[in-house]
Amino acid sequence: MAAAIAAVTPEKEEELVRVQVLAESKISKLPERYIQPPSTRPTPSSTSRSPSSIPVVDLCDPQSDWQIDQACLQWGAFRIINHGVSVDDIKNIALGFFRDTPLEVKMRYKCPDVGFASEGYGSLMVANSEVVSDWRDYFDHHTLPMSRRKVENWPEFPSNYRKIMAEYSENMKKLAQRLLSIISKNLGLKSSYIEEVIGDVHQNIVFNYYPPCPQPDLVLGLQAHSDMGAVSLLVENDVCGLEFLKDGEWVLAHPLPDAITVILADQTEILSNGRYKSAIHRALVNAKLSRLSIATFYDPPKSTTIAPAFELINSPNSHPQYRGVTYGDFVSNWYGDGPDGKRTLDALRIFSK
Ligand SMILES: O=C(O)CCC(=O)C(=O)O
Ligand SMILES: [Fe+2]
Repeated sequence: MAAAIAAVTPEKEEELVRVQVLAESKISKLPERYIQPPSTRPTPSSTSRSPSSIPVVDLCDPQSDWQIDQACLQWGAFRIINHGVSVDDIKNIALGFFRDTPLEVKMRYKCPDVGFASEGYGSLMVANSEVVSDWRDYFDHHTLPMSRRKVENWPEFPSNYRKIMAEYSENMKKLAQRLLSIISKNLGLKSSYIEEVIGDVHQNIVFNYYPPCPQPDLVLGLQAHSDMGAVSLLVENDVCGLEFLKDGEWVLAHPLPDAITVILADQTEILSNGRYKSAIHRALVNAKLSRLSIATFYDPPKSTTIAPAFELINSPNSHPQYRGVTYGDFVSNWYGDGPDGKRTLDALRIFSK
């Protein structure tokens, strides 16, 4: 590993460097490309806030559907407990990949530094040199539909890595569908509405690894964004870092062991005709501890067109608030210049006169 670190200094090769390698090289001053402008740096209030108020919903509670509606209205995000999915194995293989696997083995799974959402081990969310880089490495797995799944692109150690991924993919698909059915009903739609519109789900499972950073106040682990698809389900280790933008303020969501964070994404905002808003969130990093999160995205195929549900715009008082969009176009636009708030979604808004 040390040899790789020594080879990292020239400008061109720095493009390819993984953040973990930089962190382990014990640099005291960060390369310019990671430094956020003052307006987007972590704010002191966000790091000193007392325990989060992001709603926690117990899925065994008879009131849980109503609580989910309230959370979707007020936050666009919530945590669920008693969800029935075991998250220990997936956290272990994710940590094992970043922490215990030699760099040269990790680099066998390296994804291209250009293009977007390609499968494998990478660092850049947006391959646009104007966008400040995140202090994050990731491993993106293309898990569904089965036609996209190429298990040979996934690590083979430990020997049950691929089996754990496959089981987790199935469990998270079912959990997302259960939540989307509650969300559909809460919107006054038939319970299968969102699942049917999305169709053949494109599921990606991304391990996010945020190594310790010598100047955590200057960087973001993941820049502010809303997720693009229908819904995202997030699992974390016990290191703080996830923040949500609520009423103009960043609110830190303290990790809750075994809970899963549900984040409404942009296509649900469009389908709901803006009744529910996708949640803007970001990740902070830590001076001493590594943070891990595992994001499971429930997205439509690129060819699917998403528009406000007809039932929600079919009355004299309810006009469509968004133009319809082909998901593939939405994704290309999003990756072009980076998230920049909700730039891509905002471009679809219809302003009534
Ligand atoms: O690491 C986190 O807490 C956030 C991850 C996230 O937002 C994402 O992967 O889209
Ligand atoms: Fe996200």
